[in-house]
Amino acid sequence: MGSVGAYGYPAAAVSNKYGYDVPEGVEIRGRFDEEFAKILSKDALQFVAELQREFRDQVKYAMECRKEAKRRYNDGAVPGFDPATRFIRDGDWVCAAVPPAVADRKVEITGPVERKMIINALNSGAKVFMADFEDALSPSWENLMRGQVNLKEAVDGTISFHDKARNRVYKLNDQTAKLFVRPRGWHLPEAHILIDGEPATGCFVDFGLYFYHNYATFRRRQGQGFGPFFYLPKMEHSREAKIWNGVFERAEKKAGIENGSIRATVLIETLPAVFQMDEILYELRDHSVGLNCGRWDYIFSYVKTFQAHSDCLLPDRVQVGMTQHFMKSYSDRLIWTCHRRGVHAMGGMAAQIPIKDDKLANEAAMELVKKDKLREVRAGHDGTWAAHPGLIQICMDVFNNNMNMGNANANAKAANQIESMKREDAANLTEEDLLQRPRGVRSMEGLRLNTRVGIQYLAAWLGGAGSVPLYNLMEDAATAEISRVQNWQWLKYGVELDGDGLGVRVTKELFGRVVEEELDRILTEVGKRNFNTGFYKQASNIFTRQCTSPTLDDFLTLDAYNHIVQLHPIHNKGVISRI
Ligand SMILES: CC(=O)SCCNC(=O)CCNC(=O)[C@H](O)C(C)(C)COP(=O)(O)OP(=O)(O)OC[C@H]1O[C@@H](n2cnc3c(N)ncnc32)[C@H](O)[C@@H]1OP(=O)(O)O
Ligand SMILES: O=CC(=O)O
Ligand SMILES: [Mg+2]
Repeated sequence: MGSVGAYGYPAAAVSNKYGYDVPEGVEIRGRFDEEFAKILSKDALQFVAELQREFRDQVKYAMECRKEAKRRYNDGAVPGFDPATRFIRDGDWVCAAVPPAVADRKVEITGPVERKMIINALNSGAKVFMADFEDALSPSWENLMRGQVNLKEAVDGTISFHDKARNRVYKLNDQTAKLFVRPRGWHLPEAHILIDGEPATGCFVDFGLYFYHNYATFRRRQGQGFGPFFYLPKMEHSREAKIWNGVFERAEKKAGIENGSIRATVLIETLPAVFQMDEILYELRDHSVGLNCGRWDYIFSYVKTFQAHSDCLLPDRVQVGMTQHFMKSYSDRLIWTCHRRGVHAMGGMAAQIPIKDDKLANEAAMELVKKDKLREVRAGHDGTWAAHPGLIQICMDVFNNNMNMGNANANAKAANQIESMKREDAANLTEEDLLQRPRGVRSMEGLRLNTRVGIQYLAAWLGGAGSVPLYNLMEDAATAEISRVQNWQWLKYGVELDGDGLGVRVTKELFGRVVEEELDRILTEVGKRNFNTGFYKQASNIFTRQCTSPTLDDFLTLDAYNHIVQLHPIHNKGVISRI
């Protein structure tokens, strides 16, 4: 990472040669690049600054409310339905009609905003591509800005990539997936852009720059008059959805396009949010295209929410699947809620990816994907996520062949199941159903796998890769969070590893040994050269500190972000450096 300057620390002694042309009150502290400067135009930055100024107090308040809720949960409270918003849950309202361009979302591919992957994803045959600034992206200045450049070319239809080593040129097909963009969550700052002396809110940068440069072309080329389309991550309460709704209205006004043009799918991926699904849709009712089961962050959030509840300890990560009662209840209630309100109920990500060098293992992995997707389509989901182009056809076949089956009145060729799979039975799911502790056992191998995966993921993230294949599974920020918080929880409560008959308790000493042994194993697996040039030691230090910390860090990536920030002296035109 060279001249890493931690966020808030003195900047590296490298200057921006030309400088960004910035509006009043905006400072850019990221490296200057002529391509980035086209994205960081004065007008686009002005728009981001307007969003920041108009909504920053609401964001700060929402983050304070998260802290307050955490205090209550840590004092023994549990999340539940809010009596004050019963009228919304009981009310007979629906969201705005689904835009025709995205009526059919049977399979959505996801991936970071990396050039080759964007082209591959758009060409993959999936109905939608969710381009990710979030779980799948390490939010370095380079990744974020290159991501914006890539997305602009993708929307313009001009994006290409030349793989010189393979002498292969990548271009877009005539028919491509519809683009959704997922900005970062509310909690992540953008340290390279200061607005009125404060780091910008990361998602205002992601949303603002993308919207500003692409809304007109997107609506013409992709959205059939609607759009752009977004995925919104990691919200905990409808007040956070209300802020997004305000942001969308502000953007529509600025662009002079009709209210309701922008559409977004909210990921229900925190435990508190499952009790707010109606309220979230209600706040976004003019801008909604549904909800999605963000299963991995949801599991992470279960541990985080119950961090002070010694009776809510998780079994091994591999045992917390969608058939656990609390996960099934969450997915069923999400389907009922979305279909009642006239929008898509999207499924989630199976973590399996194709296994290239082992036919039998690959077949077994693909069977697991099929089974997961079959469960989703039968439950009533309107579409699902795939992590890899090699999974699109498998998922598509399952959805095409099973959607609306067993419903004599439904059209088997329909684009979705919004009208045909109402799932009224899920209306009766209770708070107890949604909170029920997952069943299973804990094992030494579970502790080891968490550690091995957590360290390797973090090493990749520090090196710039936000999603990686590890042990034949897709790992990203959400799955790595589970490894981290599960280790933290087991250490805090000194749990007994009851799954392997050894009766060992998890202590700091045991964990210290496991870290050392797993680092040795990683060294053997990746080789000395990769180990020495990678960020494994740094990752191990961060991961170990977080797992053994007396209080649980809210996010793995908040601390780790300090290590990827690279500040440069400010040479913005018209702005005097304050560093
Ligand atoms: C919990 C959540 O939030 S889920 C959503 C966030 N997570 C993600 O989006 C993860 C998306 N998936 C990925 O990033 C990747 O599939 C990985 C990192 C897991 C594996 O990637 P690789 O190691 O490159 O896989 P592999 O070598 O099999 O790739 C084969 C080809 O498919 C492409 N590919 C793999 N995954 C994707 C993808 N998601 N989108 C587009 N192209 C992809 C590769 O670029 C490669 O292309 P090429 O043959 O033209 O060179
Ligand atoms: O973002 C998706 C998840 O599962 O987390
Ligand atoms: Mg997530």
